[in-house]
Amino acid sequence: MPQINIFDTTLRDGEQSPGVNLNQLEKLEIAKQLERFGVDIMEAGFPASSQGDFEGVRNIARTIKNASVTGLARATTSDIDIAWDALKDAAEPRLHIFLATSPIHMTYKLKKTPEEIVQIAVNMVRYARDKFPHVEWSAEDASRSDKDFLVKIIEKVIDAGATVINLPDTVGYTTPEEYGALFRYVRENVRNIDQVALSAHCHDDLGMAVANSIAAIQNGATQIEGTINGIGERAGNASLEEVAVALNIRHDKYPFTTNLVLKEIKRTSDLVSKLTGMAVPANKAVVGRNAFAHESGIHQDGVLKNASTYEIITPELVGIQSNNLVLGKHSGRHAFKDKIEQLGYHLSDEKLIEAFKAFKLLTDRKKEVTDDDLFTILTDIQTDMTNVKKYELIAFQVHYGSSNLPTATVALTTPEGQRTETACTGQGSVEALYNTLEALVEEKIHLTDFHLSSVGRGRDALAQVHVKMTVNGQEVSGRGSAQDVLEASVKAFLNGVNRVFYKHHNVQKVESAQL
Ligand SMILES: CC(=O)SCCNC(=O)CCNC(=O)[C@H](O)C(C)(C)COP(=O)(O)OP(=O)(O)OC[C@H]1O[C@@H](n2cnc3c(N)ncnc32)[C@H](O)[C@@H]1OP(=O)(O)O
Ligand SMILES: CC(C)C(=O)C(=O)O
Ligand SMILES: [Mg+2]
Repeated sequence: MPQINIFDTTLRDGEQSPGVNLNQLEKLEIAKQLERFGVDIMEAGFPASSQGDFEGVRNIARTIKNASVTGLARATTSDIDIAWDALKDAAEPRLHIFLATSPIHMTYKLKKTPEEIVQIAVNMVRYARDKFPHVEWSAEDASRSDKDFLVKIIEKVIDAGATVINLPDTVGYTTPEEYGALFRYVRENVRNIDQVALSAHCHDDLGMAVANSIAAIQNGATQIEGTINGIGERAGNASLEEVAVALNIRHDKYPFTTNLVLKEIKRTSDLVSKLTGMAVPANKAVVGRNAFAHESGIHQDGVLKNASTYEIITPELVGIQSNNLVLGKHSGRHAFKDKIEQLGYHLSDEKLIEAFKAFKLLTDRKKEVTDDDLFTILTDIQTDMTNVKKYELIAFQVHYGSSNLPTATVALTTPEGQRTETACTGQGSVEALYNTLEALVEEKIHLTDFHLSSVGRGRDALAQVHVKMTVNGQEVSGRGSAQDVLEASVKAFLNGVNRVFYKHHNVQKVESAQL
């Protein structure tokens, strides 16, 4: 069966989702999980767009060995040079250059004639091929471009050395029939198309990103681009887990394989959701909480008699275990280490001790510790901003009663190591806490979003809080989990504030390394 290459852009297009702001530790955790998931190529960022993106891409390029790592660049020599600096240490460095080809984009955004666009594309691909063994060229807004212009520019770009041609539906405008026809047209009319991989990149503005990706595969695409949970610019990108499972379940209609390890889907989806703060809707295909739940009597009756009556995908296929009860109060270090390795985590000795302590604390407070709980503890520890001077919580207390004004007292250590404490009131417990925290930290904070969810089910489930805020004018997100809702709220607030110190710490590290 022909193989489809999977190009994941969760860390680039996915990170373009409004409000998503991953730090380097979080990007690296996602990259390692994408490697376990088996993606062929991962787009780690847009190195020229910021120092943080540059660092993130470089870290990932130096760490990931079993996937090709790529970064995005505009069609300029400076973007390409910066991308090369970030990617040159990768096991298989790859560049992704984009340049728009639609009349709308060429005229209004780029202010260039079609002839100038051809010349720039050719020159930049040639320039990039002097450095990179693999260069993907994307005709941005291909689905609204003139087909014959596309044929002309693609032929020249391939002659200039492009190894992959991508035809994005940048604004999610196309339909499966149209997009399929575009791929067929390019396959049939571009003289040298067989020398390159042909890629599809779909957005979900009209809810057709996955259907369009499949139509592209049926008409000659050999690579699909998308993101985990379908996150991305505006309505998002094609959801890779949906494409992968559709190909698997309907292999009768779509006889194609991928290198994806389907049982890593749930874990990858959970990680991306937790670290980005973008909750997966309960009814989302493949990974939503209700995707395998059977509610109505007739369905339940059918499933009990034979699961295939109403279940076309098994939970096990995508890595959802029906009984994920794990270790308990009396489990020891060896069993714990064994379990977390099964979950795919490889912790340093120091982090292992920290994780074991957190696990033991949890077993004192929670009857049953599940894989979901362990995943939460381990992800928090792996992405903890250690070695950075930051605010640390010493203790807090909240007085709440339905007829009293809620009051919170908080004690913190400042980044300079001083103890500070105060008390404030608010309309509710969380507001009282956040007013107190705002009074304690020197930074100017403006909270813009607060989201509370539970990890798994049950009255003793862990609480998870995601916040969005500006800290001295910089937009950041924060997250915290704990068994108590208020503790998780405090952790999320401090996690958001401390991101600014983490960013500053990394910029200083880069500057001193460059001296
Ligand atoms: C479809 C996509 O997803 S494209 C990727 C989108 N991702 C991003 O934009 C990442 C975040 N972006 C950024 O941080 C910033 O926009 C930067 C750092 C990349 C550029 O910032 P600035 O230099 O301030 O430029 P700004 O964003 O205002 O404008 C973009 C410029 O790039 C030009 N440009 C856009 N696409 C391309 C391209 N493919 N090749 C060359 N130039 C391009 C625009 O025409 C504009 O140029 P102009 O200033 O001559 O008019
Ligand atoms: C950079 C390109 C490939 C893109 O994201 C798009 O066109 O949607
Ligand atoms: Mg895109």
